[in-house]
Parts: sequence; C-alpha cells; structure tokens
Amino acid sequence: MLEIDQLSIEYGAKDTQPTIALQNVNLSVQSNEFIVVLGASGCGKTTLLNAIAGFIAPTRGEIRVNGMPVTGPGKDRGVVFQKHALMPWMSVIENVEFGLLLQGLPLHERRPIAMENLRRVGLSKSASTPVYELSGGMQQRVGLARAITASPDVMLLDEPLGALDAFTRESIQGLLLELWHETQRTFFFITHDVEEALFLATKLIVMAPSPGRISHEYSPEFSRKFMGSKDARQIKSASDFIEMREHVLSVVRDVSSGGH
Ligand SMILES: Nc1ncnc2c1ncn2[C@@H]1O[C@H](COP(=O)(O)OP(=O)(O)OP(=O)(O)O)[C@@H](O)[C@H]1O
Repeated sequence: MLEIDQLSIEYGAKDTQPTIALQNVNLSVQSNEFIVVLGASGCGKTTLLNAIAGFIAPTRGEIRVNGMPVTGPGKDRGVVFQKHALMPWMSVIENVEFGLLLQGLPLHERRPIAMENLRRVGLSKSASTPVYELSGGMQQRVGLARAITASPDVMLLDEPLGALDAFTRESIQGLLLELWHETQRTFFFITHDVEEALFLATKLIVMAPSPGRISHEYSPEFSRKFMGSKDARQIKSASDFIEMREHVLSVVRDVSSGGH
C-alpha cells in the first residue's frame, strides 16, 4: 500500500523565493492499483514520482510504502524512465539480471528469474542480443523486465512510452496491463497523453500547476475491460471511452490554464 500524507516539496536555495513544486498532496493507494498521473508540464508529476522513489526528500509531510516511511531509494520501489538506463554493451539477459547480480545471486538462481520476466515482455528469443542492436520499443521492454525482476511493491514509470511511435506505444500499453495484472503490484505511471491515461488507469489523477497539487481523481474501468477482451482498439473507439476522454481533456485544459 502506498500512502502520501500532506506532502509538500519546495525547491530553491535559502533566502530565495522557493518554487512550490507540490503543495499538500494526499493520496492513498491500495496494492494492485494502476495509478496514472496526468497534467500539464510543470505541475509536479516528476517531483511526486521522485519523492516516492526516495530521490528527493519531502519539505513537509510523509510517504509510506506498506506502512514504512520512505527515507531514500529502496528495493520495494522500481523505476522506469523514458530514457531507459540500460547498459548497451551488455546482452538483454545480462541487463535484466543485473540487479540480482548486485544482490549476489549466483547465475543458476538469477538466470531463470530473468528469463521468466523476459518471457513476460515477449523477448525470450532476444536474450543474448546486445542491447545496442534493439529498437527503442524493445529496449523499453527490456527496461520493464529489469524493473519487474527486482520484484518491487511499487513500479514507478515516468513517461516510459513517450519516445515511441503510436503503434509500438499501443502494444506496450497492453503489455504493461498484462504485467500489472500478472504481478499484482502497484503501478504509478506518468503521462501527458489523456487517451493513454484513461486506458491504463484504475485511478486517474489530474494535477494542477503553481503550486502543484491534485485537482481531480477518477476511477476508470477501461484497463479491467481490456484484461477481459484484449482488444485495445475496440475499447478506445467505444462511445463511453471517447466521452470520458473529451471530459478529462477539457478538465486538464481548464486546470492548466488556471481554472479549478
Ligand atoms: N531541481 C529543481 N530545482 C528547482 N525547481 C525545480 C526542480 N525540478 C523541478 N522544478 C520546478 O518544480 C515544478 C514542478 O516540476 P516537475 O518536473 O515535477 O513537473 P512535471 O509535471 O513533471 O513537468 P513535465 O511534464 O514537464 O516533466 C516546476 O515549476 C519546475 O520548474
């Protein structure tokens, strides 16, 4: 369970006017939720993710994962960025099992775990390929397999699909939902894309800027529908999806231009 309690984060040196990146953010998320954070540039999405990851400390308030306060990075949280921090000279499987190697797991223990997660992202056949030979979409799938291999309670994803073409992006959205469903972890996902947000989220959060804060919360049903039908196009072209997409889009526009 992820709990965010009265979180405020301010940037800036002493004696200067601070930037209030986040003001009084409260959020309580059950395990197995897919949280998507949506909002215009500068409303504090990455700051929130970095605080949950333990990369930056709260100015006020607290973040807890399974009841334990976050005081720095930890094994219970895994991070996937838009630019995958893979080691290009190493093979796919070596990248995926790298965290387990650092933990001291011998090859015969770490390899089956890494192979299982490569299978999950559809890359079993590329296990021995050097990462520099892969397309961007494949590299992002390696990044997902590597993050999931560490078995975190919370997966933190900062616009992981932002650099991909529309077709690859849609196929990885489906893959993400399958990973989420199979692993029963909490996923915390940032995007600028309203359609992507609605499709993935079980809990959709719209943030407003200056100061960064939560302005709206929704509980879409489309990701659970997808797990039944596996037909993303059908879901995204249905009238209930389009109606909600247009509503959320107008809310995002409104809060980004200073409305509430
Ligand atoms: N290291 C920093 N030092 C000072 N100000 C910062 C720092 N990082 C972010 N900010 C400011 O904090 C606010 C929130 O930034 P943040 O990057 O969290 O927003 P965001 O919603 O993720 O934006 P984007 O969608 O463009 O990535 C912005 O006003 C930004 O300029």
